[in-house]
Amino acid sequence: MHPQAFIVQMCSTMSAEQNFNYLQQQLTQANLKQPTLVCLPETWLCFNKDGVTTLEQSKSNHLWVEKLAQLCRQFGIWLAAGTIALPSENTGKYHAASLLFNEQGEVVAQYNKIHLFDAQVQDGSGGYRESKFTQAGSDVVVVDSPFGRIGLSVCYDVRFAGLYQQMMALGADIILVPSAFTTVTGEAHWLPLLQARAIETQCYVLAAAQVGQHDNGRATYGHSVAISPWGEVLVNAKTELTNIECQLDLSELQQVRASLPVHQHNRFKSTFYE
Ligand SMILES: O=C(O)CNC(=O)[C@H](CS)NC(=O)CCC(=O)C(=O)O
Repeated sequence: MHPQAFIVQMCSTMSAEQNFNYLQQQLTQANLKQPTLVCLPETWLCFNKDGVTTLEQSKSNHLWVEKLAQLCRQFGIWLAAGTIALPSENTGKYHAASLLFNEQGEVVAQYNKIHLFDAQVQDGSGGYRESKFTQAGSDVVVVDSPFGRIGLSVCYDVRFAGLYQQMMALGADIILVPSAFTTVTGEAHWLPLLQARAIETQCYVLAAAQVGQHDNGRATYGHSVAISPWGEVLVNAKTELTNIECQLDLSELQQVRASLPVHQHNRFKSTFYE
């Protein structure tokens, strides 16, 4: 048995309690085998209307982090907890923080979303200005796990190939892209971007997404996917409120890399190390 990924597609509400309970329910029903890497979407814990509320909540979200640690121990899972708002030191803002927990409930990595979505998308939203309350992260984060080496990213990051080239240079095997994509940009760009990242880096790409009409007034694209290092969409949750699973086979990764050695052929590689 290969290790597996369990990707939870969610339609998060403005209630953290409700969203946490939903997650707990999904894990209880799933009867997961070990080792499993559970992946959650961006803003899964609380999908608010305004940044002021999120900023206020960020001050006490460490309490949810403790509850998540408990879940990891209870179910024996690794958990890539999408994003949670956590305080940013001395900036008056919060980080869109992506935490990775091991099965002991220890936080083994924190990645803070680097690229912020300040964009005028014609989706009736009136536009997005994520940087108003979110402090951009600055560090690329890659961490070892029983599943392979995991590179962390979030949503809008997927448009910036340079980030993934850095992960590749740092030896990533699995790339995570928890998201809350808009429906308009999702239809046009979501799958091609994710597939391109998988093909270029020859990594598994696991993207847990928000889906549907949310009580904060937003609509999101869904289509959580697992993509192979060959770029094949292995499983796609489309617009269902459902979970998807896939096996993570590192020998597949080696085979793709041996047959098409772009890692060795990359003449820009040194740029990313220096
Ligand atoms: O603000 C929140 O509460 C949660 N965060 C999000 O929904 C973020 C920032 S607004 N969404 C994206 O990055 C969408 C990117 C996207 O759709 C694209 O790149 O096309």
